[in-house]
Amino acid sequence: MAKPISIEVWNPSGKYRVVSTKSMPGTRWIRLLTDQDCRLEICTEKKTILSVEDILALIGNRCDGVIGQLTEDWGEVLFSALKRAGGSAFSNMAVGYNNVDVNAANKYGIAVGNTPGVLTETTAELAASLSLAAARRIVEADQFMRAGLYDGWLPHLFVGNLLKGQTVGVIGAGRIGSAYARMMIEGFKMNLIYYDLYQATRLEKFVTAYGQFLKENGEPPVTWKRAASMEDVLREADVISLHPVLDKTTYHLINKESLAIMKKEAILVNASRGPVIDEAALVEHLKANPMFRVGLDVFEDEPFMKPGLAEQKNAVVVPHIASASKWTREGMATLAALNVLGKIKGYPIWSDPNRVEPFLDENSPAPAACPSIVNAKQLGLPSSKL
Ligand SMILES: NC(=O)c1ccc[n+]([C@@H]2O[C@H](COP(=O)([O-])OP(=O)(O)OC[C@H]3O[C@@H](n4cnc5c(N)ncnc54)[C@H](O)[C@@H]3O)[C@@H](O)[C@H]2O)c1
Ligand SMILES: O=C(O)[C@H](O)CO
Repeated sequence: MAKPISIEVWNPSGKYRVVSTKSMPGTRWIRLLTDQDCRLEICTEKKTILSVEDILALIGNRCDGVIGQLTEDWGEVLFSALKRAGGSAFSNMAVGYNNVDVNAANKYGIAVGNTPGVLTETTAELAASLSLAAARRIVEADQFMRAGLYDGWLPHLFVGNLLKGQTVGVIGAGRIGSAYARMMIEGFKMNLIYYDLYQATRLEKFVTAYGQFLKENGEPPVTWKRAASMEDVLREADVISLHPVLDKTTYHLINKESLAIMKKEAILVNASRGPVIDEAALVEHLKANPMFRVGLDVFEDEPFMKPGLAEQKNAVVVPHIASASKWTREGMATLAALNVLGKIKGYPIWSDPNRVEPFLDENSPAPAACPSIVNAKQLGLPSSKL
């Protein structure tokens, strides 16, 4: 028998039972569920990562839908249990859903939601912060200062890299990769080289127009190039930021061989998923190339770092906080709750998952639609006319 698990209950007499495996920021998501006849149970267990057994206990014998987290393993066991409990909806509170076996969800007719649109700029801003922190050695310099080692200005003290006029490389120029590219181009007048399976037409148009603007104002124009291969980006760029989805094609995309073709003084940033980089190979590369610097938000074996990484001064490391702005996290909670609620209520699927403002507007009721269901087509769910 599953062990008991601690929960907090909202609207105990609600008709639909919805479980959230974590407390989430804000209260609007709670109101949206309880106002629409949901009994909401929020797991209050102290441990950060819940096991499959913990979540089985939360699902219990009757459950209409679950809001879950990217740290959880949503596969055959959980989707079959949710189906047996009468459920039809699951939503990750995240845009990435590499922790979800969508085929298993399809098998049991469970809708899988995610939360694009609300975290694009926030995540890109953190990638830009890591780029700057690595380029200008902010963390090393901060530690030096706090250790009381500063005894006066010196010409060689913490010399780093100038970004202006250098080349920024983006691998995976989707929503976040494109937003990051724009920040680096507009903010620091960098040239762009990118690699993606698809053409980033809007990004290309933006760089062309901005380059034209600079030229008309007597400044050197910025330029863009779509690379034929990822290797071209690695060879040419001074700062490279990784923004692809994690799947079989991107696992260990950056490995010993690809690191070896990057410039010795390049900066590598990862705010996508840890396994996109072979982290053990990266540690060796950082040791051998002290001028090569990285900014990492994600790690191969989260919450752990590979041995040796923490000791490298040329690495800036933060704990998977790229989407952690108040507005974004509250928005993610709202979108995840509305995905589950919408499916339970039989609402259609919002036609453009990137147009999320109508769901986030506090002053008007949320549209009667599921904001983003990744397997809508496979389940034959209808599209909203709104
Ligand atoms: N660190 C964080 O907190 C955080 C926050 C948000 C998103 N993410 C991660 O970022 C990822 C990207 O999010 P997004 O909203 O920009 O998604 P997106 O789907 O808009 O963009 C992903 C891009 O990767 C490209 N791609 C896929 N396979 C590729 C390959 N083999 N080589 C090159 N490009 C490839 C796609 O064509 C697409 O353009 C998410 O899947 C998630 O894993 C992390
Ligand atoms: O995929 C995501 O959304 C992130 O990793 C958390 O914001």
